Amino acid sequence: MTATILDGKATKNAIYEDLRARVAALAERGRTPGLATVLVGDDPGSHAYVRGKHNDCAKVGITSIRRDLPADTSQAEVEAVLAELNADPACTGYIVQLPVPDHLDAGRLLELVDPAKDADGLHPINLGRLVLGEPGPLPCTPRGIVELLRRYDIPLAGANVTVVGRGVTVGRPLGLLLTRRSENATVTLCHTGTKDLAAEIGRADIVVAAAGKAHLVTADMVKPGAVVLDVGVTRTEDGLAGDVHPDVLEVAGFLSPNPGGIGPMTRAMLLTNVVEAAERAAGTA
Ligand SMILES: Nc1nc(=O)c2c([nH]1)NC[C@@H]1CN(c3ccc(C(=O)N[C@@H](CCC(=O)O)C(=O)O)cc3)C=[N+]21
Repeated sequence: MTATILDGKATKNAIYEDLRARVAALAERGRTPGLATVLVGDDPGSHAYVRGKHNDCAKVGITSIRRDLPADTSQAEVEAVLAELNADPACTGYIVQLPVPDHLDAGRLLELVDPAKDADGLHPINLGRLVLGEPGPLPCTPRGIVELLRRYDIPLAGANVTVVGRGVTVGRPLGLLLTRRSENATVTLCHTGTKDLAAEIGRADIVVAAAGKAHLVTADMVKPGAVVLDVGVTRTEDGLAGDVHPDVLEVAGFLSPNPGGIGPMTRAMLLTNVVEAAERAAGTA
């Protein structure tokens, strides 16, 4: 048996068809959305991701604004750029690309983003809204995971979902999203302190691997027919490696690969957050 591939790239393109029309409607009213990225330093991976986001903006008609800053930019200088973006009406949403260099206080930067322009859904106020079940922008990767499953008609209600990784951008908010009444999944959140990872993965209907550890999830751990989402990625000597071992393809019922899975969905949800915020601001949502 070979798993059915959950194609994040094709799904992203389908989402962009819909967004293109919504952006055109906003543009007609003089409300073209604008996404800005703040990128500090010269990490090649981060540059590639940011490039992808701007290419996507061009595809759907969103104005893109780039603020690329040298690696030695001071905390005060980055904060000044955020203040500018908060005040700029052409920028309706923006992100601070993570990770930032060590001398910067990432938490402080995320707090300075205007919550109404928080395209990543990572401002403490918006994370608080998620905890409280109030409307607001949702973190892009968790939202992309839920959206990909929905579009493939994979049911979440009552499903046992094992999430591996408790990071602030994926694991933790994903647990919150999946346990809302509207999703109604039962979530086990695993991390480095988990006693028996293989057992937690083995009883899951859906496994989300987001630990950033190459080939952490192996075929022997996965229940035959389970849905497996490979979210983590690591640079190794042999190139990029996902958190899921390639052999899992033979055991799983559905597999979201890396690349080609949740990465493109993350970008699609970033643009969706920007369009939704612009619609809210224009009073059309
Ligand atoms: N503030 C912030 N927000 C983020 O959303 C954010 C971040 N920082 N820092 C880094 C991670 C990583 N991330 C990815 C997005 C898309 C792909 C993606 O589209 N990957 C393609 C392959 C690469 C490509 O085609 O360029 C794929 O998986 O098929 C990957 C990784 C967002 N992140």
